[in-house]
Amino acid sequence: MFDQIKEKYAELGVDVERALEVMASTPISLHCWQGDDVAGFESDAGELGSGLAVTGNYPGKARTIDELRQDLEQALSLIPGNHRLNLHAIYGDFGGEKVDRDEIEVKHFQSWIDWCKKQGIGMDFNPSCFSHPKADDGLTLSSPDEETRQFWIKHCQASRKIGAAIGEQLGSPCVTNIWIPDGMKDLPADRLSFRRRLETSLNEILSEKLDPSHNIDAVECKLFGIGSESFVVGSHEFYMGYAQREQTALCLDAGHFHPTEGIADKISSVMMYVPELLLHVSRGVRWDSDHVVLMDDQTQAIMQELVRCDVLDRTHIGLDFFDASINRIAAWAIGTRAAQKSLLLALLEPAEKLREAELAGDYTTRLGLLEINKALPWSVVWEEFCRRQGAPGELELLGAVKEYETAVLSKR
Ligand SMILES: C[C@H](O)[C@H](O)[C@@H](O)C(=O)CO
Ligand SMILES: [Mn+2]
Repeated sequence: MFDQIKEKYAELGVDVERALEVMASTPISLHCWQGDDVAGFESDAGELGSGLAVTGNYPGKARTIDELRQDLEQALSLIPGNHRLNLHAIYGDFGGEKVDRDEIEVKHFQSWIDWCKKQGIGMDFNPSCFSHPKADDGLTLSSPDEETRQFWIKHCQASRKIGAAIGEQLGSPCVTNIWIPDGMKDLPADRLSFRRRLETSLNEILSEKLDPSHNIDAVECKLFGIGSESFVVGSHEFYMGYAQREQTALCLDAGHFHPTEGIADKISSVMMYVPELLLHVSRGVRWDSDHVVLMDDQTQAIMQELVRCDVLDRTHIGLDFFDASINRIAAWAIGTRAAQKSLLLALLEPAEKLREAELAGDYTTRLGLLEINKALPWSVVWEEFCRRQGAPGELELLGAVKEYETAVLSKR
């Protein structure tokens, strides 16, 4: 069946084997925070804050580093291909010690690096500028309080050093992504001063030159959050300008814009001006709710743009969702596989024919081809990809999830 379908695609000029090669060499960075509802392992961890919220209380959440690693290993076994781990700083291996954010060092993350090495995967990193008493007023790198601002600068500087060590030890650059919650519930009187302070802080953080083959800096914008409805210091325009000027990677989170504003259309523009893109593939439902990614129009449009613009080699695909109302391993597997299926569908597009039709002004053929493509049996190619990569096919997935739930999660 697969061979027949390959021929069908070839009739449209699509090289299925090439698509499978690209799939196999496109890692997705699995966010650790889906595994424990963004709690982390700090000895004095407080409530989740800074506009981040997780709803649900599905049993079996990871409570320790070992449990989180065990769950990640299970999730990785359910996802075809070779992927990465995306770790937030609050997930350090602190051994029960109180280590404040400005004191984190490579040694606190060494066991994660070793674990990634053992899994044969790369690793990405994030300073955690939230859920901390020094972020309680909603301000970190843009704070007018100099002590607070310096504290978060030190945390981000330390995070970059950890990122560089991760990249060096694993032989694959670590994307270190800075997201800060800074903003205001109500109308600010002086937006500019907050943005100037953020710029100054970022300049200080990035002033140390690190080997780009070890560490890639990224900055992530947001339109609004809970408690920052009227003003977010790190807006899209702010970071677009900053990333372009400083030639850092730009992070686009699919949930960080107006509820009806997609990020797909931004890709062709931003890639003209920034060297690299980090994606936080997410699904906002009415707000930045971080629902599990689906193979929906938004996700498909994002992947289409990466393929059509030929920017996969300059893009780091990460995920950002956290749902505690369902099995957390299923959330990782379903969300990551949805992103992958969307990528596969994009790779199976009759790209040449679509372009030819567009150039010739034949928009009827262009529209028709897009619909024909959806009707082709792409799922047979997906099943073949899962089979070759030793991952369960679609019909096996939930069984594997349930088995692990019974054997492991239900005993926690
Ligand atoms: C944990 C957060 O989701 C993450 O750091 C950030 O990327 C974000 O999207 C905040 O809304
Ligand atoms: Mn994000």
